[in-house]
Amino acid sequence: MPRQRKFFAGGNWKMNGNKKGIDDIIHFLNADCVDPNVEVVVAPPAVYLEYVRQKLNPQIGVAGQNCYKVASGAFTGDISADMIKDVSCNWVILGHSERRNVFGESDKLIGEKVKYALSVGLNVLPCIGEKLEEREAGKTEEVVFRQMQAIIDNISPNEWNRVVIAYEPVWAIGTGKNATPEQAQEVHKGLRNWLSKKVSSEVAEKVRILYGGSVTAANCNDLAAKPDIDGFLVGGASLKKDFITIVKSGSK
Ligand SMILES: O=C(CO)COP(=O)(O)O
Repeated sequence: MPRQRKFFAGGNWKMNGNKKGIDDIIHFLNADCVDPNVEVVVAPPAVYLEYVRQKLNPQIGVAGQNCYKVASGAFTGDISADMIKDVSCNWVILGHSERRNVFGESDKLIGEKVKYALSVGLNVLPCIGEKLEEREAGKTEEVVFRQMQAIIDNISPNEWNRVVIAYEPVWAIGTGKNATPEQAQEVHKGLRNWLSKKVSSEVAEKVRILYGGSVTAANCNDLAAKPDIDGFLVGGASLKKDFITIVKSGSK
């Protein structure tokens, strides 16, 4: 069956890499990750955004991993959506679980960041996901719907075509323990139903929902086969050639 939505493969490099390592990644991305059926976007650390943008095939997108909620000012250590745009990058990841849980970002702040990044014209990749204790307490939907509410409140109807959602259960990130295809499908379907009620059936049908959390070359095909999994946000495996297999899983 053809896919309803264009497959999306995101590589979140997190705080990894140096110029030499990045050159190696760019080499295999340009050689093997350009696929008409798959939208590929990589997110290098902020200091390398421009370097990567200049060397990467223009068909591959480049994302910031985070940005603040205003254009400029006294916010030492941060970058703005305007700066990401200024170095010709079109995407930004917002509300990643490491921003939420290591750096203490709130739903409210993430919502404000989504609003601002969209207002300057970036495409945004807001992330949501429950912790292990929340899943075990049966609170997965309660948590992801709460996180999503703070996001959807900040998206205008005409901006939804610049939004791709990433569901990343915290317990699956960097642990080697991925959600099973069935677990991920269940949450993605629940999110789509919820979006249909809270936003519109059109948005629910069109918006891509990515899965993230220990995606590898070994498990990507089974995950990609699920109808509501429209792609991946990949951490560790996006630094390796395994990413090629992951990209291609969307082209089957
Ligand atoms: O956080 C992630 C992507 O944003 C997932 O990380 P891993 O693929 O390393 O588990």
